[in-house]
Amino acid sequence: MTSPSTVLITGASTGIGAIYADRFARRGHALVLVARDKARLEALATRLREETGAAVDILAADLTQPGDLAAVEARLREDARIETLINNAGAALSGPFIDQPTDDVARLVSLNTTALVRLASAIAPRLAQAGKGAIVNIGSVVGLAPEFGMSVYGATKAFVLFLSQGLSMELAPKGVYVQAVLPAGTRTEIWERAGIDTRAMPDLMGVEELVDAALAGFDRRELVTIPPLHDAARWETLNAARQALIADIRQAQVAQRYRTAA
Ligand SMILES: NC(=O)C1=CN([C@@H]2O[C@H](COP(=O)(O)OP(=O)(O)OC[C@H]3O[C@@H](n4cnc5c(N)ncnc54)[C@H](OP(=O)(O)O)[C@@H]3O)[C@@H](O)[C@H]2O)C=CC1
Ligand SMILES: N[C@@H](C=O)C(=O)O
Repeated sequence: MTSPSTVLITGASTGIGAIYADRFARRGHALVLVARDKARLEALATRLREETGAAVDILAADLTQPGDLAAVEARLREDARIETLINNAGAALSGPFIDQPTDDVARLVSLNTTALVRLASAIAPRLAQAGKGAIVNIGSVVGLAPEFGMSVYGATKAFVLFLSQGLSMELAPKGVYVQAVLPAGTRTEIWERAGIDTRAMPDLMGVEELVDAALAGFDRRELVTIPPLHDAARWETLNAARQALIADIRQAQVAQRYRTAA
């Protein structure tokens, strides 16, 4: 009997990533946990080893630092036991764009998009070669709607969704499953870290409920999993409208509404 594959989870020291670690450990997987806070990673690893018997390795890394990111990429390229990547690490940025320091904007983009795509790029060729494996990218419903007023954060999450859809088209035929998970407001530290007061917000989803729902989509091999969306037809309608728009693009002809010449 083959030993269970290993799951590498970024942003595993708390929040959504820590629950993913708990759930995959209880499913019998070995884990590699990645985040900056080594003490929290070690505490989680110790608990999971004791509670589940899982083999848990930790890899402290700041994914906005090239050297640290390269170390995680190397682990993904070289450790053939890793068959699932949970691309979860991320942060939010509050306030209006003109008030956000440029360095903060760049750091958020670096974590939420550059690190995520580099890690996917590191593991995807090996998974495609093996003809199996999974890449789970954690997006957000905020990436669907500028109306949330989080332009940069939402743009990074739109990137995550688009990347996941594109990678799924490329990798599913090679046996590699790609999932985009789009939570809405979920009760984690992200809010406090971003300086957002949740007391005035509508109730948030519990983080365990979120991850268990995301795993229900994972088990069904769903491409886009939106745990807070109660009418799945809404997503199907949006997708169909997007595809219809593309079908209506006739790139060689200027649309009548833009024709200025008599
Ligand atoms: N909570 C919510 O409402 C929603 C969250 N999401 C997404 O879910 C994902 C997880 O967020 P959530 O659990 O809520 O947030 P948390 O802030 O609770 O956890 C974020 C995790 O990412 C890690 N992390 C943060 N910065 C870095 C970094 N520079 N390098 C490495 N790891 C880092 C943190 O660990 P450490 O500090 O130890 O490095 C922590 O483990 C994110 O991508 C987020 O955008 C999407 C929709 C809704
Ligand atoms: N992380 C939340 C916003 O800050 C979200 O994606 O809903």
